[in-house]
Amino acid sequence: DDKYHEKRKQLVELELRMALGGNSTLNDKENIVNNCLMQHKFNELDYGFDNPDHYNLSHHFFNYRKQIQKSKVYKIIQSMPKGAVLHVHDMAIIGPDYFVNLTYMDHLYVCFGKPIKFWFSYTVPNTTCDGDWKLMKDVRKAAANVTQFDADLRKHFTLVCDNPDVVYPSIKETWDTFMGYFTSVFGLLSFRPNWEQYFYDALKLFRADNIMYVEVRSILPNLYELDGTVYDKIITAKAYRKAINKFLKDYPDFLGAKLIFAPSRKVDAKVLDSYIQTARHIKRDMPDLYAGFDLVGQEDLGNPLIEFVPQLLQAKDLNFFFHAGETNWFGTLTDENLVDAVLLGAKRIGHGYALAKHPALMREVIKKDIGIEVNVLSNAVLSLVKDVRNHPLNIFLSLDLPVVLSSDDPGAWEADPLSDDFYVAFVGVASRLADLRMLKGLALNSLKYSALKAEHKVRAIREFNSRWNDFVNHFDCKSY
Ligand SMILES: O=c1[nH]cnc2c1ncn2[C@@H]1O[C@H](CO)[C@@H](O)[C@H]1O
Ligand SMILES: [Zn+2]
Repeated sequence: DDKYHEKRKQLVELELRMALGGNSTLNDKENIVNNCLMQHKFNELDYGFDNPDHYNLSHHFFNYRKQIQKSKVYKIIQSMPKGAVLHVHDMAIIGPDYFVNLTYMDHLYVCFGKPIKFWFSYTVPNTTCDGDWKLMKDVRKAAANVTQFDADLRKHFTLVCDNPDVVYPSIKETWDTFMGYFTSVFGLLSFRPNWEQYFYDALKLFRADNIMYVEVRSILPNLYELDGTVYDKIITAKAYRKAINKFLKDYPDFLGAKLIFAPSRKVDAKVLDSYIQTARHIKRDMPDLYAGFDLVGQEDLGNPLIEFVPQLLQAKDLNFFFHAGETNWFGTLTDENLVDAVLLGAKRIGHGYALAKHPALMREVIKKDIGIEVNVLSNAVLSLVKDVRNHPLNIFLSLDLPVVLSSDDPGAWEADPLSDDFYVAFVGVASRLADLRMLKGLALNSLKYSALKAEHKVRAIREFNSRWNDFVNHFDCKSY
């Protein structure tokens, strides 16, 4: 009997040690933070366990999004240094109010098609739209109630709604709406002055969320001017470099940002070839900006990597960060994108949601030390998983896979740059017993698996540790 309990205890402890962060130890100050954190975490979870009908995290994110703000665990996570964001998309970082503001700019035209479109121009745009282009200023002036008009406009810049389970019955509806979102913001953002300002403002948001470094994925749209001038993608990359340099001048405590060129996977071999040329060009001319190459878009509907393998094998110098395994279709070519991502030498994998079904690939991921960029809220909003307790991240964490938490498109679902994802992963996905060591481990992973050059990485980790110590030393449980 005693022996049974001893064995049982050993197994429980063994698994906790095997998990991400489970082998690390906390100093005295960190233990004080941890006691506070875990007390609040237990309160929240045990309330949910006793009242499963009121457990927020089992419902749709849109239904509890605002209530997260009240959580003490959330507040601690928000004020904690979290390292880097390594998986986020160019046009979906800042929330909808930002776009409503942009619609007040001069020379903006609007077309109320499905989806709604915008374009800046001195004269009526010749951009295609199923409807008429009208001057935004005139349309707003004609509106009976401008507040209502702007509230209606705002709905085009977010996926958030009051009844998500009705509006989004399947992945088809979520992705259709999601693609509509990108079409709607495209004209607002690819206007050259706005592109630079948007990323500058996005960096501000990251910094405010206690993030010190960012790797952004971009399709690199061709930017345009009021007179109709259209630039090539190199100019878009340069706009990023300009925005980053300006930001670093204004906020020297920020570590920087890099670019992953991530165009659509729904293209033919010839177009892919032009993308590869562009990537080579950027890598050669802007080596400090360039981090790598990816292919994006709804994975089930795009081309599987296997179709491009001959071309991609010739382009391994580009550094791959492929989206792969963002699917529920086990055993399909989409699912097998994970195989190709591994074989093509990807430095990290975007999502890797389907990875838990592939034991040999998990072994490869460990052996090759490939970072898995997990985006829990994205997977929930984009219809892969309903109840986050079923997200495979819990398996990845238990196995201590090289996980990096990220937020994918936080602006499109009105989430924080990272804190909401961290909170949901920590409380909703990870073990009840996972503690501050896991949070610290996740933050450290985000730097370890970044594309920073070796010496910059060392510096980044040193800087993180110093900020972490500041956070721990100034921590006061009563202030949360
Ligand atoms: O979760 C994702 N998986 C795949 N592609 C995505 C995801 N989020 C955004 N994009 C893609 O990124 C482009 C903008 O940079 C969007 O057009 C969208 O297709
Ligand atoms: Zn993504």
